[in-house]
Amino acid sequence: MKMAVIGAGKWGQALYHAFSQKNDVVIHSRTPREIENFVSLDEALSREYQVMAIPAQFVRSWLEKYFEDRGQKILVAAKGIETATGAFLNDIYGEFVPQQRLAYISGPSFAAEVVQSLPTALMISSVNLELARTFSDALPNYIKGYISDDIIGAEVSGAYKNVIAIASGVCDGLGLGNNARAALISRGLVEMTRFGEAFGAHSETFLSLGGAGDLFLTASSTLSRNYRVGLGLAKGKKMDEILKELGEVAEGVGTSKALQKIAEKKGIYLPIASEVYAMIEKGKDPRQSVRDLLG
Ligand SMILES: NC(=O)C1=CN([C@@H]2O[C@H](COP(=O)(O)OP(=O)(O)OC[C@H]3O[C@@H](n4cnc5c(N)ncnc54)[C@H](OP(=O)(O)O)[C@@H]3O)[C@@H](O)[C@H]2O)C=CC1
Ligand SMILES: O=C(CO)COP(=O)(O)O
Repeated sequence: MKMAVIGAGKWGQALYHAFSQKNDVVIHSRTPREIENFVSLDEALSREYQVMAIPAQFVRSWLEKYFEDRGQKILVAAKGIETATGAFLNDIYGEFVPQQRLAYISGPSFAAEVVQSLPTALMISSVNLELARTFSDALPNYIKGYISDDIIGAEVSGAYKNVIAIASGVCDGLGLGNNARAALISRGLVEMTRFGEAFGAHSETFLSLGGAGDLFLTASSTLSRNYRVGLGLAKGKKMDEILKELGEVAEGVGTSKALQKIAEKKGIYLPIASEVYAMIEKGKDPRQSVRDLLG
């Protein structure tokens, strides 16, 4: 297949590496990079299949400024909920392209391991299962693809797990132990399922690769940027210092703000997400958050 990856951050470059195993792939990003097959925006948009690895909080502005609908089929690779509006990525991309031409990739996948061609399993979700299968078949032999039609469940789980990962980093940063982390992750899974069901997601999706799989991975490893945000919060660091040190996107920060807005508006009980929001936005003492969660 003729493909283009747009967004040459860690994940875009990892997906470029992966899809290049079996396909003719080019890559584009706002900032030019010394990457083989780095092309102009026009060349990238001319490709029939696009992989969009632009971070969630920048998707709308990028589409409004640069996107031209030339009938492309699009695989959305970001994980997050838009802070300003509470919109999911399928809402935003759906304003520009019919859902029949949109698919969403999710699941346990650190870019650092995908670029090493280490074994990985991912979910590709779409209302158009034939399109999901097309993208799955384009994956390299070291990535096993699973298909789903639950785009809401896939999106919610991919976004929400980043917020639970922040909480898990706080837990480990405070040295609360393995029992505490296991309890937090388990209750986090319940919480994200509750949230997803409020939007019509299928509960079983949260036990899939994109749900429990990605949650377990991200909430248990310093490879996760979101987990490292939690470590920083536990050490009493301020958010601007944490993000400067990180130097990369941590989608859970913006998503936690979006979740707080949605929870207040729809009256959904999100105890862990609301404590993450309080630590990030209000500088709440992580130890007090733990006490409140145990209360
Ligand atoms: N890293 C990982 O392991 C994984 C990440 N993801 C998801 O992929 C998405 C991208 O993350 P990742 O690549 O890791 O992030 P990075 O921080 O590595 O890169 C983000 C990239 O976004 C681009 N960018 C920044 N600001 C803007 C903007 N205003 N408009 C358009 N592009 C912008 C930058 O490229 P430029 O300056 O060229 O525009 C930058 O390189 C996130 O949603 C993340 O959750 C999913 C699975 C794994
Ligand atoms: O989504 C990811 C792994 O599946 C990457 O997680 P982080 O964004 O926390 O690094």
